[in-house]
Amino acid sequence: MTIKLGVPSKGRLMDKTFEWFANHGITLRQTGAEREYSGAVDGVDGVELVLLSASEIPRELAAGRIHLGVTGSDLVRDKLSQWDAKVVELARMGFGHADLILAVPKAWVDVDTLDDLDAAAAAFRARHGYRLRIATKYHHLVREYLKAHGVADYQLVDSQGATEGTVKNLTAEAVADITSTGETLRANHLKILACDPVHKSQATLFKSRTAHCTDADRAAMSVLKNMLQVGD
Ligand SMILES: Nc1ncnc2c1ncn2[C@@H]1O[C@H](COP(=O)(O)OP(=O)(O)OP(=O)(O)O)[C@@H](O)[C@H]1O
Ligand SMILES: O=P(O)(O)OC[C@H]1O[C@H](OP(=O)(O)OP(=O)(O)O)[C@H](O)[C@@H]1O
Repeated sequence: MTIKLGVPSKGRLMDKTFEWFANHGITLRQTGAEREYSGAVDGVDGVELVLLSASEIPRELAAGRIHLGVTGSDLVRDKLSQWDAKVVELARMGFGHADLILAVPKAWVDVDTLDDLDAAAAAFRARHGYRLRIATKYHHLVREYLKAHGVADYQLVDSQGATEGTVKNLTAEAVADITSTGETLRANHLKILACDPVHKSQATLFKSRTAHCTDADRAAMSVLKNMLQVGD
């Protein structure tokens, strides 16, 4: 057996994850062609690299199919109910920072806070006969947040990408999405509500609580954790 380490297979998180491990003396590398999803680990024995979609890493950790995984803290919290019973946060990695926020059209001059949104949602339902639509892929986190803040008169509509475009396309009135520079929101004439973000995300190294380990795996895990200077 080997320790399986799941890492995002492309994009912004993959490159920075490789850098982060390199800074700890461990080389992660893609083997084969640029888009081939196979990899290798140098610098520590008994660890295997598995390249996966960032959004699938939480599920693979929870199922115990990988022992360690790097992904956004937002994705783990959204995709795993009672996430901390299934995975342990070993290290916040200091990149991939993004805030999950709520945003409404800039033209809604009377809506700046969650209380305003609540009032606008009630008025919207009275006027249109259906609930104000909030487009998001973060269903679980957004529902919990709005419930905790007493906003009820809304419906979530699923958007797996280009979420800020849903308002212009008239498939939603508001959005809950990740932002880092704010450029996509500005370009789509949206403004962030003045309230705490739903979640402040960053790339995080997680350990599965369920993945099976042999004695050799436990030894490899211990060496790896020492090199990464993490404990759990
Ligand atoms: N603009 C951004 N800046 C920084 N981090 C971001 C940004 N957008 C998304 N992220 C973070 O990147 C992580 C992965 O998001 P992304 O949408 O790239 O993954 P994905 O859609 O699962 O990838 P894949 O297409 O492989 O399924 C999330 O944790 C998210 O918080
Ligand atoms: O604040 P900004 O720097 O403008 O970044 C925010 C955008 O980045 C992400 O989208 P991504 O690029 O992953 O594309 P997607 O919409 O297809 O998910 C996110 O969903 C926002 O749309």
